[in-house]
Amino acid sequence: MARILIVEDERAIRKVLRDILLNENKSYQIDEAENGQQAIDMAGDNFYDLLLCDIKMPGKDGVEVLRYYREHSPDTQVVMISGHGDMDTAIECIKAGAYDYLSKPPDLNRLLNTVRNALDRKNLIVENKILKKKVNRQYQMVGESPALQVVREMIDKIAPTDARVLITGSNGTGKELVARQIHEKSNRSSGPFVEVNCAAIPSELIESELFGHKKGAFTSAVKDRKGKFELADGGTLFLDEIGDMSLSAQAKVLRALQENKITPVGGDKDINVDVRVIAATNKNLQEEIAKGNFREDLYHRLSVIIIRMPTLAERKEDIPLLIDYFTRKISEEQGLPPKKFAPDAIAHLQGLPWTGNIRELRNVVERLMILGSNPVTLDEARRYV
Ligand SMILES: Nc1ncnc2c1ncn2[C@@H]1O[C@H](COP(=O)(O)OP(=O)(O)OP(=O)(O)O)[C@@H](O)[C@H]1O
Repeated sequence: MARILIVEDERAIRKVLRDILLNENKSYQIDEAENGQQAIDMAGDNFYDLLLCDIKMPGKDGVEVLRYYREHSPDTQVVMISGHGDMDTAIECIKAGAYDYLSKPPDLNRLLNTVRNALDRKNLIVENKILKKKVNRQYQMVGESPALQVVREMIDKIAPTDARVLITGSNGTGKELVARQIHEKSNRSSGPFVEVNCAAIPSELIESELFGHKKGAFTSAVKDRKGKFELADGGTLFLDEIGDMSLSAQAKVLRALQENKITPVGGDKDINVDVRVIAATNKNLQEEIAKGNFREDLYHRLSVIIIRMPTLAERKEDIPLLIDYFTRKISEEQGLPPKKFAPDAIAHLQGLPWTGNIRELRNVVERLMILGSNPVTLDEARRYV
């Protein structure tokens, strides 16, 4: 059910527009305003899906109404209605954020098409927002401990910059989560976030994976393929497990970082890329450098900013919050009944070593939600962990 506001000082035109729209779709909820001030008074926070707004009106005109709605009800689509002589203003209105304009008297087909398209657009915007919220919720970082607070503050400071970041820490401490948050909070957030797990790709394939290849570069290269650097253009490239990358691939990555250019395998032309690189590792790279497994020059290129992820054992005070978060999330995702944990069961879990960190805690919560009673008891927490 779409909500439409017709803003027009001539009663006859309001009636024509209303009749046409209702004839098209009886479920449209249509309100009318006879001047600009009234339209502004009627604006709720994205209450209307669409405004059909006359440009010339006594008192506050359509341009002022448009400005007000852009600022206070930004999802509402505004279609201007222009009479003779205000064509230039109509075009200005498009630049100022109006969806489209219609000339008076409006052509029936054009009016209906414009209304349909504007309403589709409004729906898309809303769907997009919901999706974004869902994604953000998926990558929520839970915890109030001082150790996590330090990480949060770092993220807020570095996200808006293009500085390269190296995230270190044991498995399951949330390194990928941090990389995603940096991307989401950066001005590259509308660009892609591309992840490469350097440990999972065989060393002979990593160059083609990162830089792409040209058809015929090797036996299985049957067509040109873009690499991850190119796919991440305008966004963020997350090189996970960078400590497991072969030395020859490291040399190529170094060049890409130095020159912001890559060459596909089997190609002879460089491609410019605009990519922010975030790397993560659970290895001690200083030790890897000493052993000759990691290039020191690459380390310095990657580690402009270093974020060290605390282990879960270093932030045990977050465990109750994490348990609560995971129970709600798992019950939502898997349709399991929501469960509480008895205080002594939580205290017991807080005392465990958690070598697998947050990933391990999540698994344990899931296991106890399936196997335990409600609330999960101390005995069950002992038995199943
Ligand atoms: N602070 C947190 N709040 C909520 N969930 C978290 C938090 N930290 C990590 N997680 C969750 O724990 C799991 C492991 O996190 P993530 O994959 O980011 O860790 P990682 O350090 O990159 O692990 P690995 O080194 O094994 O790749 C994920 O499901 C992630 O969503």
